[in-house]
Amino acid sequence: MSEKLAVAVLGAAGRMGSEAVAAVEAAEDMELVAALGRTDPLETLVSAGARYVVDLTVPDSTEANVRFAVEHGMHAVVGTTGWDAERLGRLADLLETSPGTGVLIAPNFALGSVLASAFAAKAARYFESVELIELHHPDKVDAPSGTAVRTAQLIAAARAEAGVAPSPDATTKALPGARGAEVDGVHVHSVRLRGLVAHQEVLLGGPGEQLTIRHDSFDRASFMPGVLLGLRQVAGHPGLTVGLDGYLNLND
Ligand SMILES: NC(=O)C1=CN([C@@H]2O[C@H](COP(=O)(O)OP(=O)(O)OC[C@H]3O[C@@H](n4cnc5c(N)ncnc54)[C@H](OP(=O)(O)O)[C@@H]3O)[C@@H](O)[C@H]2O)C=CC1
Ligand SMILES: O=C(O)C1=N[C@H](C(=O)O)C[C@H](O)C1
Repeated sequence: MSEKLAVAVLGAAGRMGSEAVAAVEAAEDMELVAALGRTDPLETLVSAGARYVVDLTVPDSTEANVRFAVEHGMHAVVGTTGWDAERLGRLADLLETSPGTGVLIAPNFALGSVLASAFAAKAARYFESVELIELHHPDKVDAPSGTAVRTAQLIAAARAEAGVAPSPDATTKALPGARGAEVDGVHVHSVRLRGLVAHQEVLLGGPGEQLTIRHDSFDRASFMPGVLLGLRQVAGHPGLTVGLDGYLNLND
């Protein structure tokens, strides 16, 4: 077998990080060389010989973590949320100074979720109305979810390309928040409920009909095949890739 991928996990004690540690340890083609928490110095990545970094931390720390990885020539697979256009722009600029280094920013690693977002974007051009509901565990710090933001962006881009009018909405009187957040003109509603993991529904409405595209992650095991796929492919995709769909051939 060729040399194993030397992988470090950031956020290793977290809900996702601890799963990723176990998944990397179980992968025959990978070696876990470091598992870092919030108080561990990033320099440990260098002394441990990490070549690949998985970031599953918090929106406040992910940009600095990825910057450190890229500046040290390490490929990064990032599941942490909070990567808005400004942050992505800065990262793309940084990657130009490090040709050959790859970064994957994946709002969702679950293959079913990636497919559901792609299906929703495909369907969105054919329906008058579209709204999103994302449902998560109550320990999640951000709303809307990164997946919902990404799905709404894909839907909005598909509708703009097809020249579809904005979803009709006659609301003139509403309590604050009643219509959810708006992402690129798409309404997104966030539910936080004990017992949930990660779930999303895209509701598409036309005269006399509704199409619902729903995905459920019942367990964080659902994210691990995508994390491993990202690690195996990131070096072959230098520069910045947003969305695991960038590594899949969804048009086949
Ligand atoms: N892309 C995907 O498929 C998925 C993405 N996510 C995203 O991943 C992120 C993590 O989620 P989750 O595991 O549920 O969150 P957790 O809060 O369980 O885990 C985050 C971990 O990161 C640690 N941490 C905080 N700052 C740093 C730092 N600077 N360096 C290293 N570790 C740090 C925290 O430590 P401490 O507790 O000590 O502060 C904690 O252990 C979120 O942004 C979430 O939205 C989640 C699921 C799937
Ligand atoms: O915090 C979570 O749990 C999740 N975060 C990601 C997101 O914000 O989309 C991915 C998944 O939804 C789980």
